[in-house]
Amino acid sequence: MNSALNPKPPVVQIDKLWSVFRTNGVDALVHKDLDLTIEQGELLSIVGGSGSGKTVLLRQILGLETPKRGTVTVLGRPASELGRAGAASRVGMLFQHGALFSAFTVLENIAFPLRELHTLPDDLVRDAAMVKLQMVGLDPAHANKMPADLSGGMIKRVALARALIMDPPLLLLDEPTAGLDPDRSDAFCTLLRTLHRELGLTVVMVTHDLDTIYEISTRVAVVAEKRVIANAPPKDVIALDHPFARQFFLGGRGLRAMELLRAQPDAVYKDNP
Ligand SMILES: Nc1ncnc2c1ncn2[C@@H]1O[C@H](COP(=O)(O)OP(=O)(O)OP(=O)(O)O)[C@@H](O)[C@H]1O
Repeated sequence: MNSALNPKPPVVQIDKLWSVFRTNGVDALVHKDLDLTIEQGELLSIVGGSGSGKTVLLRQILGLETPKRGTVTVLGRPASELGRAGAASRVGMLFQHGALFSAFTVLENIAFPLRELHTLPDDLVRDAAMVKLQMVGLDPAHANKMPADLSGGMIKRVALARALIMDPPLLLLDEPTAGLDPDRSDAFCTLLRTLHRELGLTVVMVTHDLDTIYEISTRVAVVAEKRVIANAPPKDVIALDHPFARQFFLGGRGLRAMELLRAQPDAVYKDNP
């Protein structure tokens, strides 16, 4: 590739990926020849049916799974190298069931990845964690609370602050708004959109939440038939002639979400951009 013509290489480049799990001597093929390119600054939503391999795809990007075939390149290096110390400075991850450490305070939870590196004195680690606490919209008064004293929305925000503690350029989120009521879900989306814009982050999230998709995604990748069958702006993906896309985007829930979003002046999704 000519770097003079393309000064910003993709943040994630997946080529011909095969993901296979062997259970009781039987191989289950989850991805077959899956290609996906994620450019810098995108806010990409990954959608697909249950069991289609969305979480496995995030785990491949994180280097937590080993491709059977194909390559996964993240920030110019094989994803398998991310497992090494300092990975949190390259990719932040908010797991779907990523609980906080119940015996640690909010601030200790946020500081954990940085403290583990043993490279900074305690007071600097603490200051960095306080900055992130406020960055995710939480009052400093919450710093010494225990996770059991927090609401669901606050727990997500603390987990997000922990994922961002080392200023990674790439943030992965698995179902970030699952389990939140509509108001908290909206507030979390607004926060994500602000962080994406102000920190210049590349964000990749798995979600089933159509409001979130229309409100903040710059692109939507559809996983079906063991590969990415579309990777395009929301307005193009909803027109996809595929059974999953028709059911997901044009079913009752999908049409309601679209109507609501049409009424919002600052939504990313528009019929006529
Ligand atoms: N460690 C594993 N061992 C065996 N099979 C696995 C493993 N991890 C995932 N799978 C299988 O891979 C398939 C894809 O799983 P994945 O969790 O990525 O689906 P998903 O698209 O995220 O689904 P959902 O929307 O329901 O969360 C499933 O059939 C799952 O059972």
